[in-house]
Amino acid sequence: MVRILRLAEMTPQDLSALKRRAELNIEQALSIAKEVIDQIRQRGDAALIEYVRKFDYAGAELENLKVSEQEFADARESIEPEIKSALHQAFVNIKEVHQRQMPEEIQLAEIDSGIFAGEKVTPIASAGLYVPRGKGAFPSVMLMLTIPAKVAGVSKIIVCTPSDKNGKVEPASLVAAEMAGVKDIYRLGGIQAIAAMALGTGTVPKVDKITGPCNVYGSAAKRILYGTVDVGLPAGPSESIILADEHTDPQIAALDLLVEAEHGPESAALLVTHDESLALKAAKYVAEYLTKLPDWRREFCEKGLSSYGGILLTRSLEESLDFVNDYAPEHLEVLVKEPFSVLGKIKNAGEILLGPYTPIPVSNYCLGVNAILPTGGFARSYSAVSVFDFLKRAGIGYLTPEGFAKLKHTTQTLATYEGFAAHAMAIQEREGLLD
Ligand SMILES: NC(=O)c1ccc[n+]([C@@H]2O[C@H](COP(=O)([O-])OP(=O)(O)OC[C@H]3O[C@@H](n4cnc5c(N)ncnc54)[C@H](O)[C@@H]3O)[C@@H](O)[C@H]2O)c1
Ligand SMILES: N[C@H](CO)Cc1c[nH]c[nH+]1
Ligand SMILES: [Zn+2]
Repeated sequence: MVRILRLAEMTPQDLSALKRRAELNIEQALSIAKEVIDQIRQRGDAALIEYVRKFDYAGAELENLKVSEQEFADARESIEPEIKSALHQAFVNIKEVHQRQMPEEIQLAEIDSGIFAGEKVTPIASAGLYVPRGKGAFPSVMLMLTIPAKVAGVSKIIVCTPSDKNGKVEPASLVAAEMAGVKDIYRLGGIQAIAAMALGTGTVPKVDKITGPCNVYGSAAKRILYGTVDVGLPAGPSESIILADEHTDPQIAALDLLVEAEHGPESAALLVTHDESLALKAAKYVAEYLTKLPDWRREFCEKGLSSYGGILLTRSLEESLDFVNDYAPEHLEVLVKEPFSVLGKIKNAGEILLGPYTPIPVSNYCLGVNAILPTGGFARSYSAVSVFDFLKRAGIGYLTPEGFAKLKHTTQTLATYEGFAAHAMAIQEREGLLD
């Protein structure tokens, strides 16, 4: 039976454990990550291949870390047409959404006569994308990362994704990468993948930015390498809140609670409602639906729901909304009667899916919005992966003689006040030079 937690009766310690989820339990992974990163930093490829053999594929060789043209061809051959067309529909929607995100390359406005200010948007030169593969295949993640990077115009895009124990890279992920126009794929996973892309080795190029979801090992590596390279948003174990009221169908609430719970034992999936009758009915259906899952997925759900998730009973919709904003879930599904009426009150969530026809799996795959989202409470300040992850903005300015005349006194005054004599002099002396 899925646990039902009453918010009003929880101790501050229980509440804080619930909000912490699994993301912060990375002490042991941090010490492994430190060793692997140090070794790859010192010995490059020689250490890299040792760790690939140790953690992923015993037969790995440096020469075949990069996926070959033949493997792409084999993947194309082996994938069922139905999978290809599903990937294609997802590709089209995701591309459409991300193309609409693209800002103008140059925005320059005359904010006062003779004073032009704005910004210039430029893609980053290189990006290293991480597509996980431990507890599932993730061609959808391949699309969610490669498409925004491509649309943004990144010229050097590489992908790391772990192989299986026989060295095989997941074929649908290769087809997805090819669809997006990305061919530089390395069969590398976990810490060693993140370290290789951050530091560069003879075989794997160093990139300007790494992004992509991963388990606790990859997350530990990113934490250590923060400062060496831009490691993107914190995207760890999947998590969700299903927000429900007395009008929600308990079967739909139960089904959707299990969606993100099945990702792994660290996943945090919560059904938050103020309606006790709904909570009890949903709990009954959760037990029923759990029996329909394969054993390993059921075990993930049971573990996560009893440690990081479950059903949370509040005293009102307002209290539920306060909890949602405090928790800042990765995925939020709003199943209350009037979902648009609460939209304005939701401040912190990686994505907000409205109504019973917009379940999380559709957005995970093909709605078009990006499903790579901040976890661990970071939806408070981070956003979903988008083209903006791969773009940077430089301020641009231009002054006419009139504009300069308007600003010179203010500039000199502030420069003098701050004690920057050269700053003030560059303005003062310029006057005689510019006629
Ligand atoms: N936030 C998001 O947007 C989002 C999206 C998709 C998936 N996810 C999450 O990403 C995670 C993916 O994790 P995963 O495990 O499926 O794939 P993964 O690719 O992150 O992990 C596999 C790698 O872990 C490493 N590893 C495993 N055991 C190890 C050990 N004992 N020591 C050192 N390294 C070890 C291996 O090198 C392997 O390559 C899941 O938690 C999932 O919920 C998040
Ligand atoms: N729920 C994941 C993001 O947390 C995305 C995904 C891909 N496939 C299945 N789910
Ligand atoms: Zn999912």
